[in-house]
Amino acid sequence: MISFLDQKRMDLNYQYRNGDLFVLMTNAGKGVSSVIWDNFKPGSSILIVCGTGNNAGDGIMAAKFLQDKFRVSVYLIKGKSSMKTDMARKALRSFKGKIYEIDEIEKLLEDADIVVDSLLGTGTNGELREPYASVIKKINKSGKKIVSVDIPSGLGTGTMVHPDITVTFTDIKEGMNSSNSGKIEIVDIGIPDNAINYSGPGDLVYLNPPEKDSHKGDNGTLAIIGGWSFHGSAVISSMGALSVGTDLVRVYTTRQNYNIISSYNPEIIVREVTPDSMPLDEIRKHKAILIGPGMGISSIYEKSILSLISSYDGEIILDADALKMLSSHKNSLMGKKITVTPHRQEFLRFYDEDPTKGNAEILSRHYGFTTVLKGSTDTITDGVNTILTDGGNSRMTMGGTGDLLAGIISGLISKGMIRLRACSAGTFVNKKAAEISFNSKSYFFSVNDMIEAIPKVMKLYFEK
Ligand SMILES: NC(=O)C1=CN([C@@H]2O[C@H](COP(=O)(O)OP(=O)(O)OC[C@H]3O[C@@H](n4cnc5c(N)ncnc54)[C@H](O)[C@@H]3O)[C@@H](O)[C@H]2O)[C@@H](O)CC1
Ligand SMILES: [K+]
Repeated sequence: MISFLDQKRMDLNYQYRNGDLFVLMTNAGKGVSSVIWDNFKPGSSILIVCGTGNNAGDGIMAAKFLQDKFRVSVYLIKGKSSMKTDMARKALRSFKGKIYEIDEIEKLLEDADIVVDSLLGTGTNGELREPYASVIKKINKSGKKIVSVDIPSGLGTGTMVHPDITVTFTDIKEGMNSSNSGKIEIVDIGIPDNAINYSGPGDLVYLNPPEKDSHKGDNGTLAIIGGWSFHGSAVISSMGALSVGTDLVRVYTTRQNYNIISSYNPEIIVREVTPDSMPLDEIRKHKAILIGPGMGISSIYEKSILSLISSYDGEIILDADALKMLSSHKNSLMGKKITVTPHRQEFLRFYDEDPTKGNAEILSRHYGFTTVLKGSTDTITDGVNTILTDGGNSRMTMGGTGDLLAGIISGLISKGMIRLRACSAGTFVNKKAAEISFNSKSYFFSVNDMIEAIPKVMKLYFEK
């Protein structure tokens, strides 16, 4: 089952790695045409009813492949000039048959034996606007055989096409069943592994932009427990979280490092704690808690961290020293919402197994954690789904890049992204920031350069 957002992710990641979607659109068109060949008499008259996006493009490509054996016409609900995507325009340019625009739908429906519904696909957004709703009602009333492309148009809204057959691509889409979609034919359009199992810009589709009337704190609140031994790590994690748009970041640190962290950046709120007496009520109000950056290890810390975790129901991210400290407490963390971000040695110490993809999957499934095993390729897994993040460069071995990643991921989780998605998007953004920094400073860029690059990466790839 694929959601509309999953499909958008795949499209964007496919384009990022493989170029435009025309090959997939061509395969989609072929898939639709072969289902029609299998189900209907040659010579029948087919009307392809198209919207303005790539769903329309799929329908137009199907029209091309159907022309040999059927009488085919294409109807464009908003006309040629309203085609919204390059791929749909390219499909239209390649079609050399009859095209009708805007007004003539009743007559065309009367003359057709089969209607192909390529009005709206997974790009559908909100309740249907005109003329879509009226045209869909006319199609349903026509009494003709209806074949929907990818999804019945209007699925999930108040008005939808009621097809005899739906030809859907890759996998069934969320909300489809045989009572609303007719017979469902799944067609493999050849989406490669790199668009499904690797992260990319598409992983940011799961991040919502701030609502217009949202208030301070609605877009992420993060508590960072750390900087007790190394102030810099807590600062870098804070900057990672702030640079992906987290509303509030509070660092809970010791008296000794309070002033240093406070003076670094006025956007970081700093609270002074003693490790054995933390203001648990205040800390628990945050949507997520990142524990570990620059924290240090001691048995005094261990007790207070365990009591914080056991009394908190929100999202917890464990990095660095927290992983070392809690390796013998994994069973007591089960049932909590835990993300762990170890590098190879930390993985070995925390899970007591070799740092491999297979072990990350097995152990994440066993404990119910989401794991980011960091490396030249990061492995992100919740034990059910696994995503790999490649890219970046070897300058990322410098100190601080892990703190930065933990901050980015924690920020995204605190903003409401689900763990696996926050981790795949976060690892992509972190590596991309390193690539941009490398382009300007070669092997001599710093973590500060990456911090500066993160908002640029977010702006470049965040599509809403
Ligand atoms: N990865 C894949 O599986 C592929 C998917 N493709 C097709 O691409 C489709 C998605 O294409 P797009 O993202 O271009 O989107 P759609 O083709 O679903 O249409 C989006 C357009 O419809 C309009 N629209 C959206 N919501 C509306 C509403 N409520 N009322 C009126 N108009 C509305 C908007 O103007 C928008 O431009 C898929 O369903 C599939 O058919 C293929 O072309 C290629 C590969
Ligand atoms: K459709």
